[in-house]
Amino acid sequence: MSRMPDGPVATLSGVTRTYGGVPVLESVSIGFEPGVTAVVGPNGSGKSTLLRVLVGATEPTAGEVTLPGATGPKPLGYLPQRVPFREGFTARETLAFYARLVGDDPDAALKRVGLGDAGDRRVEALSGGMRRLLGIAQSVLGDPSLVALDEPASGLDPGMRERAFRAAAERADADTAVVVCSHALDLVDEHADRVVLLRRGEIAVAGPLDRLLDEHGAADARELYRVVVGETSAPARDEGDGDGSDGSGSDGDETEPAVHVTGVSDR
Ligand SMILES: Nc1ncnc2c1ncn2[C@@H]1O[C@H](COP(=O)(O)OP(=O)(O)OP(=O)(O)O)[C@@H](O)[C@H]1O
Repeated sequence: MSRMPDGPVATLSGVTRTYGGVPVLESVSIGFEPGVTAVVGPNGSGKSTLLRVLVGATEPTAGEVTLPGATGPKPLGYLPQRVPFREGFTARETLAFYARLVGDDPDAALKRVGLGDAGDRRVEALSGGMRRLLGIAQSVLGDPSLVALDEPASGLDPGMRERAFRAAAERADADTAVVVCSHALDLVDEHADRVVLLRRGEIAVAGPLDRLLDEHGAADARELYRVVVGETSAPARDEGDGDGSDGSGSDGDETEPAVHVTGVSDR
């Protein structure tokens, strides 16, 4: 857990996103402060869309994204649900390409996520879990102020999922907001400072995890989810399809996000 923040690194103000006229996100206003924020909610509640809008990979239909606290040559880092690495290159070569753009060290980046010994392996020969870790390493190159990770622990074994989440959470400091969408509520308990719970494209509850647990008389994130979403069962421990793959759901729109800065928010 990181120390409490001074102000948001990024904000969404009245963000709506529709597909075919159907709102997937509706009037979402939220500030993402330094520390770890977990975005949770049922399948299809709009978590990935929120992250994509946040990093500029998807344009909002209405509303505004601002990055009042983003600084440096690479303000945003993003791990999409499916990481599109170019085949034929090793893990080190892959990271070196991106690291050179932002003056970072690929070997240090590999070590950060526990892939220090896998640098010479080709990306296509990595397991789904290792790919995901490599994706996390890539997303945090250049020390971005806002790191958005879409299900970093999806489909990973217990050791890997903990490592993936920890590698992500460790990036959070007084100036860095890490936003993680995840079904892994045990890891949310362990690593998140704040939680945003989405329900049908709207924020059902949001705030510091401890406060939300208190307010809803919940013992943990799982119970909070159950109370708020009203489902008889919260998501399983593992957040993915459990087949060791790096997830699915590509819509072919997962390129390097555009930075979309519109000024300092007053939120
Ligand atoms: N590119 C798109 N075109 C059309 N519909 C889309 C697109 N992207 C998302 N949607 C729809 O928006 C809704 C929310 O999707 P999103 O992926 O944001 O949800 P999610 O909460 O991340 O779900 P999950 O937990 O299953 O990953 C879904 O109904 C989805 O079908």
